[in-house]
Amino acid sequence: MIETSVSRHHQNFFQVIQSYYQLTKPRIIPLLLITTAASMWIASNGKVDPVLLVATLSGGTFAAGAAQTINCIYDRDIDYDMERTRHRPLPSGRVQSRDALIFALALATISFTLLTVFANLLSALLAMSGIVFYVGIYTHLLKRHTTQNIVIGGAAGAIPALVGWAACTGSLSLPAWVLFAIVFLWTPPHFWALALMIRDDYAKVGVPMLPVVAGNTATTRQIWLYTLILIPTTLLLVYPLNVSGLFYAIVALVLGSIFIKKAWALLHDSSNQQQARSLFLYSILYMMLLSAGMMIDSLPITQQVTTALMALVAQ
Ligand code: HEM
Ligand SMILES: CC(C)=CCC/C(C)=C/CC/C(C)=C/COP(=O)(O)OP(=O)(O)O
Repeated sequence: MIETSVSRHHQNFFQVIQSYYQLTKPRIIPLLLITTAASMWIASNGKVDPVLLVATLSGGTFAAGAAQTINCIYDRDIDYDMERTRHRPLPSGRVQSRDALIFALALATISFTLLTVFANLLSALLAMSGIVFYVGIYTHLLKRHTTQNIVIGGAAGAIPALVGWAACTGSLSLPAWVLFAIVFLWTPPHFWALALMIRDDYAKVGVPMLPVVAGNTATTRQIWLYTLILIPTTLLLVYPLNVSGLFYAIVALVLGSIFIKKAWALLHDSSNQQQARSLFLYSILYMMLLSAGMMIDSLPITQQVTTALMALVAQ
């Protein structure tokens, strides 16, 4: 606490900027943007308007920053008690809650304006609903009360894919909902793999994360189930939806096989921290590469090459 009062009064300009930046939990945002971008590429058949792209990704960044900042305000009590989070700007006293709230409202306003002006109202409303869902449903209603917190709450993290689709088309068609489902089903393996490693931290503050309440075996079983549903879901874009082609199909199958292999290994050695860590890190790489696969697949050049290749094989 001594550190708290000292640090609040002795921050230079750069440190203040840095504190506000940290409130947005910036390390997670790039992956949210990659899923948004992948959605935009598929929605516009590989030909995304650059202005719309920059505006939508900026709007998404500001919305995610606002959501994370409000989450930081709400969770400042437990963040102070957990090793991993106690150096965040609020629990360490570098930023006050009131200032953080003003910052979050400013970010949300900028996001809403950017998306409404450069994209459309639907994408702006979706981004705002992402903030409301993450804060109201996940952080407030679920996080401290149920082991299913991140399953339902994970829907917030899947909203950026909808924002991207809406920004390009002004509507939400079936492929958009499949993209939503991909991120939604990916979230439990992503988070529970991590939760297996930092179980004790959550136990200490009474957050009922699945490994804390149900144990490692039950958690790895759930991870396995979600992985098994996730991989076929990624292929729905190829069949029956036909919005992605051969290149993406191969990428999704290869990446999916590795995911299944790692989840299987963890299932049979559920207390192995190394295995859990490996799956967690892979989950991030997986989502990056899968999204990159979607984008490359949607490019006109890729479509031409695969069509030519298939014609050759068919001869
Ligand atoms: C309710 C859903 C989710 C929960 C509870 C969750 C939780 C976490 C936690 C606790 C970390 C560790 C961060 C740290 O060390 O401070 C993490 C890391 C990460 N998460 Fe998630 N996550 C969720 C969904 C997502 C989604 C939807 C994405 C993006 C599509 C995402 C992307 C990432 C990335 C990129 C990292 C690594 C950040 C780093 O380099 O430290 N997460 N997640
Ligand atoms: C369109 C839009 C604005 C979407 C917002 C989506 C969003 C911010 C998703 C973030 C998901 C996430 C990383 C949760 C961290 O959980 P936690 O708060 O339990 O993590 P912690 O234990 O590190 O605090």
